[in-house]
Amino acid sequence: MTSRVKTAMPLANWDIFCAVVDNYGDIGVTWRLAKQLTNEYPISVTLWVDDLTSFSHILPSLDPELTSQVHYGVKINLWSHPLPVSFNCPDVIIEAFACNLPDDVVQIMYDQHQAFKKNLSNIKAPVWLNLEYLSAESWVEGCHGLPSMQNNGLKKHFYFPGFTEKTGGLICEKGTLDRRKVWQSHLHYRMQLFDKLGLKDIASSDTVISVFSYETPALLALCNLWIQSKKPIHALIPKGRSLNCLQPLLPCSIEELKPGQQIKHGELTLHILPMTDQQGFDELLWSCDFNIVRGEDSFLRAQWAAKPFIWHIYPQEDDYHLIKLDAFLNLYCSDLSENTAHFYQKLNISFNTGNQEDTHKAWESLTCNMPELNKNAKQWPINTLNDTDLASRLVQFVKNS
Ligand SMILES: Cc1cn([C@H]2C[C@H](O)[C@@H](COP(=O)(O)OP(=O)(O)O[C@H]3O[C@@H](C)[C@H](O)[C@@H](O)[C@H]3O)O2)c(=O)[nH]c1=O
Repeated sequence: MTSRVKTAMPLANWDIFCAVVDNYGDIGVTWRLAKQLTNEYPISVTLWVDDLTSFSHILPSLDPELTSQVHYGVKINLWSHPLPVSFNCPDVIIEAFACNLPDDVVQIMYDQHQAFKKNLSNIKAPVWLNLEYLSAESWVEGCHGLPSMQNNGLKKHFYFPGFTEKTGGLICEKGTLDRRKVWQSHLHYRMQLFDKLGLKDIASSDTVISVFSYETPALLALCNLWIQSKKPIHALIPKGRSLNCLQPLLPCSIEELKPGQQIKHGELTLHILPMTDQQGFDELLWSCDFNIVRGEDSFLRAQWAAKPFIWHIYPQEDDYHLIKLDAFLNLYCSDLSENTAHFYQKLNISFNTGNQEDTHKAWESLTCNMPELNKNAKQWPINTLNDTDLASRLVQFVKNS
């Protein structure tokens, strides 16, 4: 029998598989993670994506016609059936959001596992992880890291992002909070960005609100309220789903709107935004006084922006998303006064349920609590990250597997 030389696994090659369900969230999260692992660790990442056209909206330099290309040091391969580029078994394989790896990939992993078991090779099967959606619910702690034995003898682990120490953490690149702090301490960065985005007539004392939501009548209620504000308000809205519920305020169809276009009603100016890359989107959130965000990735980035925000959570069957929203709000509001917490929760819940009257009332009630909300928003990222982001916990998890 040949003796097996056990070498320490270098764990240097990681593959991430991402299926774009709809919107930009799945690709948004995996793209951030791929970039961060490449930049901050001696890891070479290949990201397999089944919809390069959607991806190109948040990575404008991507060519959707190419089956393989490199951006920011990450190899990006088209995931079609069969795979158009050969698959080399990596050290770590991540299937994002239970996207189900291709059968031939699983077969290659299985073959490697068998060869190792039979002493024909000293290379183990890759560490196989399923990266789950983010939730602040308490059950996440109990499920994070659990193994799941597959029928073919391979082992897959569930990796749950989360807000507490016993979860997989939150994606946040090293230095993000410092970069944001510098940005926010120099007003000219904000004004330069608005200029670059083609946004005109925004005075430095005006209130600026970014809007990246799904459809909800509550957004129209807020806009109608902002129209009657005592000082100018600018709502910055990319061409997309938020606009579907603002049709009564638009001069033309959504298709005809152009980035840079302004629509003025009373004290409110709606600005149509161009889509930017993720760095540009972060800078936008850092530059606004208030952000309306959605899904998973923009929701986290609004937290790192240290500004108050509304979270329009991705709707799920049987209103399950409202339970997830509630779990997050309970954490986020734990250091707020009872009054501010009450109206902030009401604002988020009524925005998500589309209750116009409650959204209107909650916004008005919060106006004088904004300093407290701002203070909480500044402290929240520091407390929540507690020096351990998702990538560093993930690398540690893999090393211990
Ligand atoms: C507006 C804008 C967004 N973005 C990026 C930021 C994020 O990475 C991404 C948007 O992703 P999210 O905020 O998560 O929202 P989303 O609604 O696009 O994605 C959703 O997709 C569903 C399938 C998932 O189940 C949800 O959990 C959620 O992730 O787009 C840019 O890079 N530039 C832009 O100009």
